[in-house]
Amino acid sequence: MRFDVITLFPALFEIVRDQGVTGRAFARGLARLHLWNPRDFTTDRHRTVDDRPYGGGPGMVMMIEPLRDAIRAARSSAPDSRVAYLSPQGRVLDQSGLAACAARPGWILVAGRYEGVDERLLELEIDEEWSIGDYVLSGGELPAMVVMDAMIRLLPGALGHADSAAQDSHSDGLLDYPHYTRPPEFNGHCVPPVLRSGDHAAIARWRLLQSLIRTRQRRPELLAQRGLKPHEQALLDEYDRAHHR
Ligand SMILES: CC(C)(C)c1cccc(C(=O)NCC2(NC(=O)c3cccc4nocc34)CCCCC2)c1
Repeated sequence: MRFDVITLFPALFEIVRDQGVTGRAFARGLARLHLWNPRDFTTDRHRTVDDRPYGGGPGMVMMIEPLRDAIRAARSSAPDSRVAYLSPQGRVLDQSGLAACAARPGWILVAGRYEGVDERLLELEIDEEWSIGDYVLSGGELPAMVVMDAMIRLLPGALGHADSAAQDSHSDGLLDYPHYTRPPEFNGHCVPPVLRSGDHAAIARWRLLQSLIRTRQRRPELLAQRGLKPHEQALLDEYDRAHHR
C-alpha cells in the first residue's frame, strides 16, 4: 500500500516510518510513504502557504495553489491513489470503515493546519473527507498517522505471528480482556488463578467472558452493533445467574 502525505510538517511522520509495526512494514516494502510539503510548491520569495481569511476572523487559511500543486505531484506519482482530506467535517472512521479503505492500492492524505484549507480546494481536488473523532486538534497530521497505523496493521503479513493473534482478538469487535504478567503478586493483588492453571480451554473461556462483560458494561453500543453468538450469550447467561443479575 502506498501513502502520499501532503503536510507542512513532514518530520512528524518519521515516527510511523521508522518505529514499530508500521516502521517494519515500510522497511519490508509492505507499504511506501512519500511526503509532499506544500511549501515546496510555492512560487513567491517568502514561500507563502497561508493567508488571511475573507470575511475576517482569527487565524489563517491554507491557500489553494501550493496544496493543489502538491496534490497534483502526488497524483502523478501515485495515479491509482484516492485523495482524502483529514477533517473534523469528515466521515468518522471506525475499524470497518478503515478496513474498506485498506482494500485500495494507495491513499493521498492531506493534513490541514491553521484554521483549515480554502473550501475550493476541497471542491476541486479532494475525493473523500475523513475524521478520526470529535476533538479539537492542531493539525491533520496525527489523524493521518492514526489512519496509516490502522490500515497498515490490516495488510497481510504486516503483523508477526504474536501480533496477528492479538489482532484477531482486537478485531472481533469486543473490548480487550484484562492482561497480566509478572510478578504473580503485587501489593497483595494476585493474578487470577485460572491464568496460571495451564488449562487453555478454561483460560480462553475466562478471557472471552471478561471481554463480553467489559463490552456490555463500558460500550453496550459496540455489543449491540456486533451481536452475540449463541455460545457467547450462554457464557453471559451463566455468569449472570451465578451473580444474581
Ligand atoms: C470535531 C470538533 C471538535 C467539533 C471540531 C470542530 C471544528 C474544528 C475542529 C478542529 O479540530 N479544527 C482544527 C483542525 N482539526 C482537524 O484536522 C481534526 C480534528 C478532529 C478530528 C480529525 N480527523 O482528521 C482531522 C481532524 C486542525 C487544523 C486545521 C483545521 C482542522 C474540531
